[in-house]
Amino acid sequence: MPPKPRKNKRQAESDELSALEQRSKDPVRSSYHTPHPSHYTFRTSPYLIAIDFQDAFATATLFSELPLSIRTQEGLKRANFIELTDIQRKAIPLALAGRDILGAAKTGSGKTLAFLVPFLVVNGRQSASYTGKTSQILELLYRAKWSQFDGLGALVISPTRELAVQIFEVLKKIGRQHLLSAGLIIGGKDLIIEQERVNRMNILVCTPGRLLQHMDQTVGFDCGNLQLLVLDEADRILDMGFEKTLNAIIDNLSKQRQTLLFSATQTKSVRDLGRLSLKNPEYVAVHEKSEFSTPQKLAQHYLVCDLPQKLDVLFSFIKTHLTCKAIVFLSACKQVRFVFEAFCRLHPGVPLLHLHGKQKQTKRVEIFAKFVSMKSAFLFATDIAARGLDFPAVDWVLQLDCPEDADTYIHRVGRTARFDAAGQALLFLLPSEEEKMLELLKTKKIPVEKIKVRQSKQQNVQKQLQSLCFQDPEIKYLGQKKDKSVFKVHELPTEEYATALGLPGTPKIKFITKSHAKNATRQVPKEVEELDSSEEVESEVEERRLMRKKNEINTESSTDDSESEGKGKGKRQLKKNYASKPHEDDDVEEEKKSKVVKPKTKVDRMFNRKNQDILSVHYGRLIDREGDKIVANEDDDEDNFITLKRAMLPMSKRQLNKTKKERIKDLPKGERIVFDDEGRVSAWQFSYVRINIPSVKEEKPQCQTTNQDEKDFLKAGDTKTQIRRFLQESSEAMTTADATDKEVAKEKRRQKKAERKAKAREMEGVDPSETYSENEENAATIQFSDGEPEEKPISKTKRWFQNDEEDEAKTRKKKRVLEIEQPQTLEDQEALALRLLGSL
Ligand SMILES: Nc1ncnc2c1ncn2[C@@H]1O[C@H](COP(=O)(O)OP(=O)(O)OP(=O)(O)O)[C@@H](O)[C@H]1O
Repeated sequence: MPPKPRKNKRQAESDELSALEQRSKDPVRSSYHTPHPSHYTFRTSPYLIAIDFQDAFATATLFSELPLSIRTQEGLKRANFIELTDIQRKAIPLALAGRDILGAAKTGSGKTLAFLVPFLVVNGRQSASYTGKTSQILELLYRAKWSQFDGLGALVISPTRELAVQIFEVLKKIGRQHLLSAGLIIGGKDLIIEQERVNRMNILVCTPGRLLQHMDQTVGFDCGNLQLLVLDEADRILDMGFEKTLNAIIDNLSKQRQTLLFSATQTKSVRDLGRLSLKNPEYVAVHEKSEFSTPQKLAQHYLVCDLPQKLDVLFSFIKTHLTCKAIVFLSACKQVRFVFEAFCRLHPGVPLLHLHGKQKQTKRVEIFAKFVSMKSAFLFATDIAARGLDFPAVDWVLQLDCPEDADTYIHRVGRTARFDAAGQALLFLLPSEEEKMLELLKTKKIPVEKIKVRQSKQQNVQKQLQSLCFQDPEIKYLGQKKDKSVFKVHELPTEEYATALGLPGTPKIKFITKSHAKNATRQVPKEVEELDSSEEVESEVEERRLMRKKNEINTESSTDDSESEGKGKGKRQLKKNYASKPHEDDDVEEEKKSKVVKPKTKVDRMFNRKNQDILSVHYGRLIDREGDKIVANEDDDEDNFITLKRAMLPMSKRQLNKTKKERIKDLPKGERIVFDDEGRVSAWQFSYVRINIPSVKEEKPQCQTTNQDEKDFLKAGDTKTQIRRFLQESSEAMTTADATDKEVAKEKRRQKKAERKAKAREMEGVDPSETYSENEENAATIQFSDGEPEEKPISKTKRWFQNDEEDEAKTRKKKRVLEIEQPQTLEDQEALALRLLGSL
């Protein structure tokens, strides 16, 4: 009998699953660690069983000690994941037990595997019947042999595309032994290709926007059967920015699912958890008892420097760390582009890269991969690179712009010192930011040390930047779109900073809008100038996120847990401090005064376009004329720049109902004023002075004169007589002038002819002076008639009905030519003479 490999394989799988089931029923006896007496009893309460599971594997150090299928074990081994990290040890057993989890662990501590491994077990038809409820689900999956026809079993949602790509790569690595289909759906990719395949996927890794798009647009895409939902960087996804999208997604998911939330800065807000319908979630936080909330091997520093010196310090840092791999965080896309473009031209001697949300997806992926593979490079980035991204071997994280809060700080610095590596972080603070930022960091248990910049080592690049801005308008433009700095924006030395960047004037800063000021704390002057860093979510969404941040500061949420309260405390403190600054109130007053209108005319719109900032001052001067006034526009809360609008005179209701074209039609036509050669008015007319687009009543006839007034003018007779007289005089003058002109032209022609003839005679050897007069006279008579050149008949093209004979006859008649033979004799000559006489 030949061996039956398939049957044997199936048998082996079945044996393995029974063994795992056995281990799950009696985790202690079948696991490799010392049992606790309580583990021997199988309890019916899912909660207690879950706790047992966590305890049962509390001392496990290797993945192989967990009840995982061989396929998953192999995948992990191949990817070189052998030992468990703290969060993995705690979270995986709980997840296997079917519990909803809130996982919080330091950056780089291995949270990705903590949610991917149980994920695979569930989807790998692991038959471990850990709990009543879970066993049913798992059993169901197992018995139903979960396949592409069962649809989507598990979903991972990530806030950024780059993070989704990274998670998907890890999933591919450890899940390659499984027969499940997994897909990545993120914005910026071909939707149609995704639509063709998405229905066949068992596991999806996605960004919220794209997932919702498929839920809305892809025929047959159904998530009703979903067993497991994972939110990576959950606090960011639960943030206001994603609220609407996430709510819509949740509505499409099965309520019976298991939900896992992971982040380095976890939310435990009851409101958020209620939204996700979490059931008795287990809070797994591995850094709770630790002294600090950032990795131990991360050395954190900050320096205080004035705004104009920031780029000098950064450039000096780069020049002294040429062999390092570093990420430099800035707060907006345009700042990233400005610093990148400018520093590239300064050739610091190390590769420079930049990553921000305004780049195309392909470009972003390319840069991401490039930076991963590089040994030394500086990456300038917005906060899209702040969360979750696992760039290997980053030595330094620099924050050129202060982060918007302590959580963002934690995520940014978390790009270095990952897993068990060491790393360094440096935060640039302005003198005005130091006190408050340090307070926030302290609240979050983040240890930072102050360092000082050695002035002797500092390079000055201000002059080079100035000349770059001078040479390259693009760089100047990028620099001018600056500035989104945090805290005390009014105290920023913007003039000096502009000079340092080589800009002709201070960059414009948009402040929080009036409505924002009302809703949020108007004391914290975080301007929302650019929402560029909100790459994959629309700017509108990002704005709402910022609004929420501000609201958080203002409103004390009774539902928030201790961590959120900590955040709230810090910000409330901030609010207090800012409240005590009188200048903030002045600004709100100023804002009220400077309410502006939307641009009206084409020119206005042109000058208000983004790139026209440079000209706006000049334009302001241009249109700052009498009759113009600043008009308040209640609707335009968004734009607080002052724009001037041409004043409109009052109009009747009927006038107002008419279109602009119709109103112009109604206006009387003006008449032409004719000036003579000396610039005097030779003919006068009445015309109407148009005052913008006024009502007809306002138009008054005025006499247009230049060198005489109306009375003097009327002395010479009434208007009509004067016109007639003028026309007659003009006509006579014209006739005389015409005759003179003709005479002159005739004379000129005569002279030319004479010259030509004289030249011809000279050539023939005759003295031109002797014969000129008589010959010239003859020639003139022959050549011209009435002094005008003889007109040559225009030869017409032959028409279809004319034949050649007719033509010839006509020509002969016209030419009056006598065709004769050459006379030979005297008689012939006499006959010819007679014929000629007869023809005359
Ligand atoms: N068990 C493990 N053994 C070896 N390396 C691991 C293990 N778990 C994770 N790592 C590695 O540690 C690094 C950080 O892991 P991961 O990206 O999951 O961290 P994280 O906690 O999600 O970080 P962040 O909060 O920044 O998102 C990765 O390079 C990963 O390959």
